[in-house]
Amino acid sequence: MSDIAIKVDKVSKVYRLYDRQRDRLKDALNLTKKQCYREHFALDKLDFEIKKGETVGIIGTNGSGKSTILKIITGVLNPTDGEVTVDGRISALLELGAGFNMEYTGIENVYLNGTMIGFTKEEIDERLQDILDFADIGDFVNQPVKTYSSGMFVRLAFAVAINIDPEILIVDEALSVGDVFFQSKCYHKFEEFKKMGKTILFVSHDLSSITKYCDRAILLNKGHKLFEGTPKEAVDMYKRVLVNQLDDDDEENGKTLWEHDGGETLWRSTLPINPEVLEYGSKKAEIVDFAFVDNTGRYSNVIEKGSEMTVKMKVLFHEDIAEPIFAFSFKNLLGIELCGTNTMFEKIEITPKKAGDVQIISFKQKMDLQGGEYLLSLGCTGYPHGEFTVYHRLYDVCNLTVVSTKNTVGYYDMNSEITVE
Ligand SMILES: Nc1ncnc2c1ncn2[C@@H]1O[C@H](COP(=O)(O)OP(=O)(O)OP(=O)(O)O)[C@@H](O)[C@H]1O
Repeated sequence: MSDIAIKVDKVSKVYRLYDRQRDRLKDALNLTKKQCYREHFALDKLDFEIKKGETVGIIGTNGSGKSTILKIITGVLNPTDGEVTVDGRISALLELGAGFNMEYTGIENVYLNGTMIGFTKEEIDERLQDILDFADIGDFVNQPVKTYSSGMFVRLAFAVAINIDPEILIVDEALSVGDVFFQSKCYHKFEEFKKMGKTILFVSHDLSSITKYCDRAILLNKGHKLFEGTPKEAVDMYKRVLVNQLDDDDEENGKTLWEHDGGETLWRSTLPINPEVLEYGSKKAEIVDFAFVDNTGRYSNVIEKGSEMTVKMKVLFHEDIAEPIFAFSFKNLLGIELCGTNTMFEKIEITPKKAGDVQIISFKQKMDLQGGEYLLSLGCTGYPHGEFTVYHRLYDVCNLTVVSTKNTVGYYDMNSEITVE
């Protein structure tokens, strides 16, 4: 028996894109000899192999083809070209709702899913308690699943997927819907699975989980495999893809927020700008540019935990300001302000500014926040005539991803030195 669980051999998936609905109809009915569509390669001659017992992550930007390849592997979609060979019983957690009947109760859906995979009623009976215990959604199991919240849904779907003895587990992003406790329970299950020598293939935008749980990672970009190797290298490469992509998309990406682009390449073009940024202040001084710089000097909003990083901002003064204060802070996604500082707290002397001056401020520090997503806020303020004044503030202007390969408790890592005597 071979040691390959999944073999993807030159797989392409081509969609036909029609400008007009009637072209689609004509094409479907074979009424036209002219090509009335454009071909869109969701996947283009994709090749990879997953060995039995490996945990492999697939990463890539939106639309890079991650879901498409998982659907082809699980048989939900057919490839246009190429071949997929699977050796082992697959259990898949794809889009929420796939494989569930909304009118059935939770328990009925457990039986529906189990039989679809080939289990007898008795075999499902044996596993039912484990499934219900893992899902832990109480009496809701007797309600139709259409009444479930997305969190409950993913609990039940995951409980079914892992308790039916799969040899290969395929998970597409679904876990991000569950609460953190359930996520951690699922990741524990992943570890158990790994120990049992089962194969796991999962797609996630959570780069920390990829580095923590995967033996290998595959980076997709526009339907191609851009990289395959250690998770750390793949995440590193992904950071570069994000930067380049955002350069391409710059026109749509935030340029309209400020007027002072001046035709030069902006640092912030390396960042995904929050379209709902809260911006206010008199703008007598204006934050015209900003970025994160990682420990290699690269502009990136993906930073490794424990590494040195810099928050950099450029301020243009429209009026004379005697004592400006520059500030930054990070919030978590719940809106809790976690840390930050300003040039006044740090007792940094700033010389008086004249209209037309430009000041660049860099805050350099070690990134010890836990792995996860954070939001950056920036500010330029002051106390002219003793009164607190906001010149320019940008709240939650962009996100920062902290990638971590080590778990600790809470918001940040104290980097405890441990002695055992
Ligand atoms: N039914 C469809 N018709 C036309 N194009 C499609 C269809 N389904 C997917 N695509 C295209 O195929 C490409 C790959 O899509 P896919 O959903 O696999 O990306 P993804 O990497 O999973 O993205 P995301 O991270 O947003 O889920 C995209 O360009 C998408 O627009």
